[in-house]
Amino acid sequence: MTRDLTITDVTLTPILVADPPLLNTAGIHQPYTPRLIVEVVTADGTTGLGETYGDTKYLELTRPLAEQLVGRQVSDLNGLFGAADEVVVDASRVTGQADVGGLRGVQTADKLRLSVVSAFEVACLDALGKALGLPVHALLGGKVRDAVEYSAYLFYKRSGENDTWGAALDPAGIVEQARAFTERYGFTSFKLKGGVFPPDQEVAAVKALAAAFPGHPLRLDPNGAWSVETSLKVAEELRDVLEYLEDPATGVPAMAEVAAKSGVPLATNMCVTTFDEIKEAFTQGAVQVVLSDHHYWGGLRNTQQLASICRAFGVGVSMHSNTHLGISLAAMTQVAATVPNLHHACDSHYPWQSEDVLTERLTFDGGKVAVSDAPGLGVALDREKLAFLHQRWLDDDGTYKDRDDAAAMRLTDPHWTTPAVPRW
Ligand SMILES: O=C([O-])C(=O)C[C@H](O)[C@@H](O)C(=O)[O-]
Ligand SMILES: [Mg+2]
Repeated sequence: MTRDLTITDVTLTPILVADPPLLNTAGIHQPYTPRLIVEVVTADGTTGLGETYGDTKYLELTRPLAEQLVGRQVSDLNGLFGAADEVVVDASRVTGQADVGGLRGVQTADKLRLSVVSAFEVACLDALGKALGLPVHALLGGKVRDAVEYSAYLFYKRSGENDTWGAALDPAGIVEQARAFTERYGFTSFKLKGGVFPPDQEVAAVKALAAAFPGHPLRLDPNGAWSVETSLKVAEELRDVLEYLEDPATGVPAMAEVAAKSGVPLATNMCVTTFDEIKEAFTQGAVQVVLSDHHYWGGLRNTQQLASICRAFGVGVSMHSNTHLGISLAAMTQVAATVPNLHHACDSHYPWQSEDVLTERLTFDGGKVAVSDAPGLGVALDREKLAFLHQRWLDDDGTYKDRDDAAAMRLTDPHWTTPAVPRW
């Protein structure tokens, strides 16, 4: 029987998801962060799920794109990207704008479009997989591993309401947090979000982790907050314990200088976040590992393309993560399963998210997420949970609809502004 996979409906549901008070160089996470859940429905009644950033500038691009999808085949992914190219981005959304204090790298109209289209691509792949009885990884060429490894994403943090983690503001607190991550999820590699305290305090925290977990892969990521000189000092202090240093300094020339002088591998989710940025960064030797974020790279197939380019240049590849729910974790896991040259544990914020829109949360076993062989992404939407989180979004007066870590910080530190870089 031939199935009718024409898209007949696209539903967009913005939500606000609880997030603990995690610190980064820009400020602190809001108590609620915006996400967007996309559902694509086909004529034969199959529904596909996708998820992406939910801030206003993304939401305003989703409606025109959704309208263009109705009547297309769910398998027409190339057509989907063509349609996304036509979506007009208001210049004020990109001119002189930094995304979340610059944490996500350059802000361009294309990147905004790709962050939106990625959710539609994932939803179409989910629907197509369900219709064909195939997992998404099969649509992407097949899995090369049965489980995908993730790292514990450690943060300096304050204590929050309904938060079982407690504060972590010094080396002992970070080690305690790392122990909780290993006990709860079995992670064996650790990334510390830095750029929060003066570098010597963060060096001490990484050394404390190295002493507590000898031989385990460690990373430190100050989101470009350091000068070249500071980066070189930190690299020298930590060279024997780091798997890589992530975005120590801002911009390709600074990263290239740190890489050349330190010899410590550098990873990035800031200076290479678009295909256009690859050539300069790779030819200058600025990065040794690119952390793909399938949202802003434009989906799962673009992530595979990025991985192929990295392989051609002898550059490693892994995955970046922002606050996200289970749909995105399932999508990350499906694509990561297909990338032969993925040799570093991927980042995921998921353990920090106490809420989800799925009937069953995804689980980490030994720090890994099993690659689902169920049709599509292998996840199911819990409509009550979705409605609850959407109602929170509707009830919000605008305070949390756009993630702003500096504004969240000002609630307790009224004079806070996003620090200029280099901060140290
Ligand atoms: O690896 C990274 O740079 C990030 O995950 C950026 C994020 O925005 C992270 O710093 C955060 O959520 O605080
Ligand atoms: Mg990073």
